[in-house]
Amino acid sequence: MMNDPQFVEVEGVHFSRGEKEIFRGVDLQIPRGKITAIMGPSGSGKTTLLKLIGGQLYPDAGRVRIDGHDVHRLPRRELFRLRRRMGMLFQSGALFSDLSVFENVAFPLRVHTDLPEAMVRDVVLMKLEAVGLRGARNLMPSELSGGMLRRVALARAVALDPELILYDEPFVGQDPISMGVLVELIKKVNQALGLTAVVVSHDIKETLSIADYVYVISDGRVMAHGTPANLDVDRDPRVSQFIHGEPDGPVPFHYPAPDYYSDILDERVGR
Ligand SMILES: Nc1ncnc2c1ncn2[C@@H]1O[C@H](COP(=O)(O)OP(=O)(O)OP(=O)(O)O)[C@@H](O)[C@H]1O
Repeated sequence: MMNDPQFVEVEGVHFSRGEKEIFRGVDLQIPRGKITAIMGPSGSGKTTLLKLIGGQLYPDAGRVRIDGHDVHRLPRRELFRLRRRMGMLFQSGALFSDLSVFENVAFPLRVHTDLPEAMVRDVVLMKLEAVGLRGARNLMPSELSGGMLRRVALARAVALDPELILYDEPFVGQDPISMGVLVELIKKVNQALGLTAVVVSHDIKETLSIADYVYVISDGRVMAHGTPANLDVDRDPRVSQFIHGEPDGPVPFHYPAPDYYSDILDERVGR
């Protein structure tokens, strides 16, 4: 297992929410030590896929293996143990507003380890140094910019030295400068820690600049995959529409909706 070049394997995953079929057979492989991007139109299920990988959601069919373990067949204890090997940086993963920067990063160490205080301090300072915020350790989250908050969250996500890190929209809402800082940081942290990373993002240019490999999902399946260079020259119009950010093309912009005209009429008659 240790020698398997794939750290995460998703095989034939099907997943629905009520009537809505989100995945109808997704297969993908996340190689060890690399940055893999998962891209796709809004609502295509990228966040859902991360939750399936993290074991927060269960597939209707198919399986997800992490380092050889079938995530959804693990007993609870084993799943928790596996989760400790994963860091997650979710869009909603805000810092604790009543804890200082230092205590936010220390939090997972205090919950999951029995490290003595001196060691907690060393680890926290090391992680904060890695994101360039050692000097900000006594500040409260309300005193930080959006980009700094994201960097503290990154330090916290790697506090327990995960082997796998899942990033959900790490660049969202950032100005171009802090976006650039985050891009560099994700790359640097990945190289320094030898992490396996999965990045879900809408920010095509930034994501392609750090990804070793890219999967584009659409319509419940993998629509294309390859290195950023391969995808850049892909002639499939759906792929090129997506990669080059063209608003009009084969992939619809609208979420499926009833006909606009009848929708408006319905509203008038009070439905
Ligand atoms: N808790 C939920 N209950 C019901 N449906 C949900 C829930 N979360 C997401 N969905 C639906 O599942 C589909 C996939 O959502 P998901 O958030 O995974 O997409 P996404 O590709 O990450 O989208 P975006 O890029 O817009 O964030 C969407 O149609 C969404 O409406």
